[in-house]
Amino acid sequence: MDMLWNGWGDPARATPLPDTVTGLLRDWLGVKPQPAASARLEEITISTPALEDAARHALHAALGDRAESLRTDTESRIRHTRGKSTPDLLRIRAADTTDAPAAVALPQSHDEVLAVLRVCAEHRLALVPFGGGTSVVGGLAPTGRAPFIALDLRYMNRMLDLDPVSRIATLQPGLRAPEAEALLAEHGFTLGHFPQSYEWATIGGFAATRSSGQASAGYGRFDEMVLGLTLATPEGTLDTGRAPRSAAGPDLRQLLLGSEGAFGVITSVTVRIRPVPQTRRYEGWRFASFDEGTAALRRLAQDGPRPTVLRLSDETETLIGLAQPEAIGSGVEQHGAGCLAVVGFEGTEQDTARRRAAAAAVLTDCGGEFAGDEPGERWAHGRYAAPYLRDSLLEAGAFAETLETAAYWSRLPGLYAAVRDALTATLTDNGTPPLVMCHISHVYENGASLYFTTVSAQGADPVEHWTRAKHAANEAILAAGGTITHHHAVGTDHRDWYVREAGDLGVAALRAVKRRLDPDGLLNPGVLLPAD
Ligand SMILES: Cc1cc2nc3c(=O)[nH]c(=O)nc-3n(C[C@H](O)[C@H](O)[C@H](O)COP(=O)(O)OP(=O)(O)OC[C@H]3O[C@@H](n4cnc5c(N)ncnc54)[C@H](O)[C@@H]3O)c2cc1C
Repeated sequence: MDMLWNGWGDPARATPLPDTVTGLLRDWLGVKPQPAASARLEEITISTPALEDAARHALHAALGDRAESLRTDTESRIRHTRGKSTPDLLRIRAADTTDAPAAVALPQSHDEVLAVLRVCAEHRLALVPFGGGTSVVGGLAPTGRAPFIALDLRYMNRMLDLDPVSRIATLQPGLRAPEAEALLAEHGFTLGHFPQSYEWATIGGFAATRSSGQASAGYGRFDEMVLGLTLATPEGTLDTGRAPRSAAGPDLRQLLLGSEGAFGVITSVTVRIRPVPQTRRYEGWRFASFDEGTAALRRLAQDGPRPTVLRLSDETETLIGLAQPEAIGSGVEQHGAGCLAVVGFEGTEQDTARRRAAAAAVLTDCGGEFAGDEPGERWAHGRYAAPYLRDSLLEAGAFAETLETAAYWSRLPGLYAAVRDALTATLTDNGTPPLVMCHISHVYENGASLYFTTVSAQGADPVEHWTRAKHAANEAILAAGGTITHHHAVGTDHRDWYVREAGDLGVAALRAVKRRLDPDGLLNPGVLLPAD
C-alpha cells in the first residue's frame, strides 16, 4: 500500500480530533477552521519537465525492460515529491509540485542500481534514493539541478542472509521496518528499531539518516546496529563491514551512515539482531519538574540499570497529554501534573524483573512517584498515532511541527530554554503564539536528545512563519552547544547549520569524498552538502 499522498500513513486510520482538543485550539491558540484543506490529487498538474525519450528508453533497459519499473505518470511523480515534514504537506496540499521528479525508477537489484546510475551520468540526470519517503528535513528535494529521478527501492525488500550464530542479518534497503521485523521474527529475532515512522520508513532510510528509535536506551540507535553496508556509486561498489570491530584504519561504515544518498545508494545493510523479548512492560513515573526528571534519567543512563525505553515529557507536554496520543487533552484539568516519564523494559522474564526493581529504586530515590502501568501501556499502544493527529490538526486550521537536537547533560537545561524561547518569541512575533512542548527520548551516558513539538494557529503563511521560527531555533541550538540534528538528519533544511557545525575543513573533506564517489554530482545535489 502507498502512504497517503498529502498526509500520513493509511487513510483508513485517520484520527479525528477529540472535542476537548478543538476547544483547546480555539481558546488557547485562536485556531480558526480552514476553508480548503487540500487540492485534489487528480486535479494537480506538474510544470517541471518529464523525461526525454532517449533517457526513458535507456532507463527502461537498465531496469530489465520490465513493465512498471519506470513510472512517469503524474500521480507517481506527485507521490515522490518531497517528504513528510509539515511544510512538505502544506506545499503538496497547495498543489506545489516544483520539487517533483521527472520519473520514478524501481530497481530490483544492486546491479540494476549501478545500471541506473550509469544512465543518469550519461543523460545528466540527478538521482534521489527514495525509501519510505518519510524525510522531515528536505532530504528528498534536491536543489540546484533538474530534472531528477526518484529511485524508489521498494522492490529491494528481501532478507539476503541470517547468521543466527553471530546474530547478524543482511537486509535489502527497501524493506519497511515491520517487514524486516516479520522476516526476523520467523527466526526468533528482532532488530529493536522502533522510530515513530516505524510503519513506513525503510532499512536503507534508517542507515542513510542515522535514525534513532523509541527503544534506543535498550537496543541503541540504528547506526549502532549496523555492522556492514554496500553502497552503489557512479564510480562502482563500496563494501564495508568484514568484522564487528576492526583497527584497520578509519571505519568507512561511519562515513556511509548518515550520508543521506549524497555518496551513493545503500543496497544492503548488515545489522546485529537480538532474540525476540519474552516480555515487554511499560510503566509511568511522575516527577515534580522537568529538571528533577532529567536528573533521574541521567542517573539511569550513567549508572544503570538501563531500561529499554526511557522518555520524559516536560510540564507542557505532560499537561496536554501528548506523551499518550490517545489521552490528548484529558490532562488539562489536572494542573500541576508535573512531568510524566515512560519507562519500559524488554527482555527475558528474569532480566526484566531484575532491571525493573533496580530502576524503581533509583527513580524513587530521585524523587519519582510510580504512576502504575497504565501511562506506559497507553503510550505503547498509541505510539504510532501522533502523525495521524498532525493531519487532523492541519485540517482544523492548526500548525504542528517538531524539531530535535542533542547535547551533553551539562548543556541540556540551557539548550532546552534557548530553543523553547526562540520558537515562542518568533511565532508570537508572527501573530501565531504557540504551545511549545518537549521531551527527552534518547539518553546516553554523556547526554541526551531534546524533541520539541510546536502547535499554533496556521496564520496567513504557515510555511513562511515556520521557516522563520525554525531558523531562530537552529541559531539557538548552535549557540547553546547542541547539534543541529540528533536523528532527523541534515537534508536541505539543516544543511547551512550543519556546514557551520562541521566547519570548513570538515566540509571540504566530505566534499572530497563526494567528488571521488560521485564526480558529476548526480546524487542528491544540495542534500547534506551544498550543491556545486
Ligand atoms: C511522523 C514522523 C515520525 C518520525 N519519527 C522518527 C523517529 O522516531 N526517529 C527517527 O530517526 N526519524 C524519525 N522520522 C524521520 C524519518 O522517518 C527518518 O529519517 C527515516 O530514517 C527515513 O527513512 P525513509 O525510509 O522514509 O527514508 P526517506 O525519507 O525515503 O529518505 C531519507 C533520506 O535518505 C536517503 N535514502 C533513503 N534510502 C536510501 C538508500 N537506500 N541509500 C541511500 N540513501 C537513501 C534519501 O535520499 C533521503 O535523503 C520521522 C518522520 C516522520 C514523518
